[in-house]
Amino acid sequence: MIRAEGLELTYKDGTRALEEIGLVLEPGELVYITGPSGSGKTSLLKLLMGMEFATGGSLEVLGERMRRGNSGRIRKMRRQLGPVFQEFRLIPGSTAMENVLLGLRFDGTPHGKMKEYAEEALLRVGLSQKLHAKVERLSWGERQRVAIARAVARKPRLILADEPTGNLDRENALLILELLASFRNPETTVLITTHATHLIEGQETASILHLDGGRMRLERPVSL
Ligand SMILES: Nc1ncnc2c1ncn2[C@@H]1O[C@H](COP(=O)(O)OP(=O)(O)OP(=O)(O)O)[C@@H](O)[C@H]1O
Repeated sequence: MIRAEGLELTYKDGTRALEEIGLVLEPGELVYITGPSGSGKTSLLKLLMGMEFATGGSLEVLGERMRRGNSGRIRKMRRQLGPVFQEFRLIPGSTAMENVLLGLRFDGTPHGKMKEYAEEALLRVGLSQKLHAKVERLSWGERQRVAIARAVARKPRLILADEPTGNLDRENALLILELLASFRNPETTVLITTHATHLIEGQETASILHLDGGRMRLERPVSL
């Protein structure tokens, strides 16, 4: 599902964000990437999503080599990704339903299925009462749920969530992590970055990877 070897990312201004990252993730894993601010968590997700390209080493995501020359195939592969961005990236002035539908429009979902998929996803995240509410009328936790619904509506094989609990209190943060983890299944891997290590302590069946200064170490191995 994900294979990285000697992965490096140095930004154009010379910042070394990631160094010597080695990573193998299989279908069905639940993985947390922890680490302090600036340790490279978002940078790693950007590489996995094809929003940046590595400056060293190799990376394969869902069978595709993540390098510049492969952008056509990467674009197709991205339809199987469910990204949840740190800042949500919802469309202001639009409803929860419209936001999820928009996410489906560009990823090859058959037109006749779009509404069904969007409703199903919004129900799954507990927003059945808010389908037609404009996003700016929603609480932060609800907005996060819309962002998750948009990511999962296409039934992705890899869910990538960047700091999904950032704006939430402890109780809501735990609910959001539980919700994201619930999408893990034998075909679907869920990868979540968080600096809130105290929230994931009780997770028995997850892998925890720790980034520090762009380098990675395994905190706890997988026990599926
Ligand atoms: N576009 C960019 N250009 C140059 N440097 C960048 C860029 N994006 C991130 N960085 C730098 O790369 C390093 C890793 O940043 P990154 O955003 O990946 O960390 P993070 O662990 O996600 O942090 P946070 O928890 O604060 O979101 C930091 O030193 C950051 O300043």
